[in-house]
Amino acid sequence: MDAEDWIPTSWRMKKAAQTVEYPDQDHLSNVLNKIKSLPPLVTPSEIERLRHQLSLVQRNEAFLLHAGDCAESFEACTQQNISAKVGLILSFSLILIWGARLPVVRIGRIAGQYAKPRSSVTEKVGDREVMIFRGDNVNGFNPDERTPDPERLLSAYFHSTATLNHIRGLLTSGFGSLHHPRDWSLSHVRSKSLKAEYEVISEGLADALDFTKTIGLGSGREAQSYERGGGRSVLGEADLYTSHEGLLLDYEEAMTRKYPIPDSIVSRELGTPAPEKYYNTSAHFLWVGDRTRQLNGAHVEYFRGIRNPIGIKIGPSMAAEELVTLLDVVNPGRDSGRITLITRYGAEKIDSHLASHIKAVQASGHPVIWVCDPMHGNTLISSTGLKTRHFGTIISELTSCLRIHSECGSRLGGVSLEFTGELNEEGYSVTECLGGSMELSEEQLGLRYQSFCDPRLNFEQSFDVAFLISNHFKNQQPGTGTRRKGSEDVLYSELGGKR
Ligand SMILES: O=C[C@H](O)[C@H](O)COP(=O)(O)O
Ligand SMILES: C=C(OP(=O)(O)O)C(=O)O
Ligand SMILES: [Mn+2]
Repeated sequence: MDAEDWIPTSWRMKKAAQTVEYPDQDHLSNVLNKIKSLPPLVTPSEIERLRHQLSLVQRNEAFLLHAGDCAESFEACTQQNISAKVGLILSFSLILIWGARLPVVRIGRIAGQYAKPRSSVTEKVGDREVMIFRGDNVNGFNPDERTPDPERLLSAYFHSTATLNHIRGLLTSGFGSLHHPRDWSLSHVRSKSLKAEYEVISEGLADALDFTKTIGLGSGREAQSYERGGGRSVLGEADLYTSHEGLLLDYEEAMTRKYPIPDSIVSRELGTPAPEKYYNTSAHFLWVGDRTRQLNGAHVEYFRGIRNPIGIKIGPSMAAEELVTLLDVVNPGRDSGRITLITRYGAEKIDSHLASHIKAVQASGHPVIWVCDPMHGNTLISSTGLKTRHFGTIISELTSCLRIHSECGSRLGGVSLEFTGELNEEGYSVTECLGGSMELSEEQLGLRYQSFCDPRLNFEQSFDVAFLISNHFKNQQPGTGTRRKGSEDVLYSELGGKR
């Protein structure tokens, strides 16, 4: 339930962290008025469908994959990039579905993931001190374009629209069909063994689909392709939801609209109006960052009022009691599927924090989905000065996370990753994170480092992670024989020396 005493502008009475100072306030108001008049990007029905699917994740009936760029850029909004990103999300989820035998709810960090919270306000470029890059919807990556420009908010709206339109097009035109899993990414995977492992899944899937057809199951409308009149779900044949960090509250407010709750959610007597709720129509799912989740701050105030399912990033600075108070504020009605806690402590720190967070939430009775973000607590600067993350450290946090959940009688409901299917002009993957089965070294980082903010896993490294998680869940299934190793090191040991 959203709060009765809440309106989309309530946050303006509170202090916002990570604020952007625009030199021309009238210009900002004009742009925001324009955005308010533009159509929504997503609909209440889609948002409610995601809430429902997340309630399944919360009840252990599905797994959540939240993944995509750290920061999307306007320049990377091309057919090739978007297709590669969607392809990677689909194939990653297929690997999980195959191993875990659980439906996967897919939420992309896509179609609006432009704003970045930063650790510093300024940076040194040569001998100049300039404002730090805050994301394409605030200022330019080029050091000469660092003054915040409100027009970028409008540009972000249109780039989000173009991205989403292409995703919707892809997914209603067979690209998202389980009948074509080879179309999603295989050509870009250069590792023979990863390719072979993926082939096993896609062939197994083709067989399974064939078999169900042969025995007369699934011959109804749901088994038909979209072109032959088959059904479609959110955005097309496969559900794929959009998300971004709800950082720029001016923009989020402008995209917040009041709508009746769709009829299928509330039953009402004929002639009585449906209750209305505030939906953020810029994305299906929004999250509040680790740097902006202050209990009494503007972001929490904004987030408590929207009907969308929300994520909350949690790092080592979160106190267990504060977490429970925060949950009371953003989910007083204790709705299932509303809150996803995305933990990101770092491989070294997870042992000191996660268990106490889980226990406090368990004691409070709040329904939450626990998701592991093994990226944001594990960033380091390489010897060549590039921001990077080590594949082994990422897996180490993920492994500890699985172990701690199991020790606490809890369950990891999903993962949140920064990855990309983006390729350079010759078709090679980016080189931003170290290690993985391709054993990317420090010297190779500079080859194709394309990220505007944090380092992302590339195609091959993402497949490595997908297979590790998938195998982990496969080994946990009843009837798959004894678990090969203690759950604490199942993932890590699979890496065999490839740290
Ligand atoms: O994506 C997350 C943050 O924006 C990012 O990690 C901050 O990076 P910084 O420490 O370089 O500002
Ligand atoms: C800013 C991010 O994360 P965090 O708030 O956890 O640092 C992010 O997910 O890109
Ligand atoms: Mn990031």
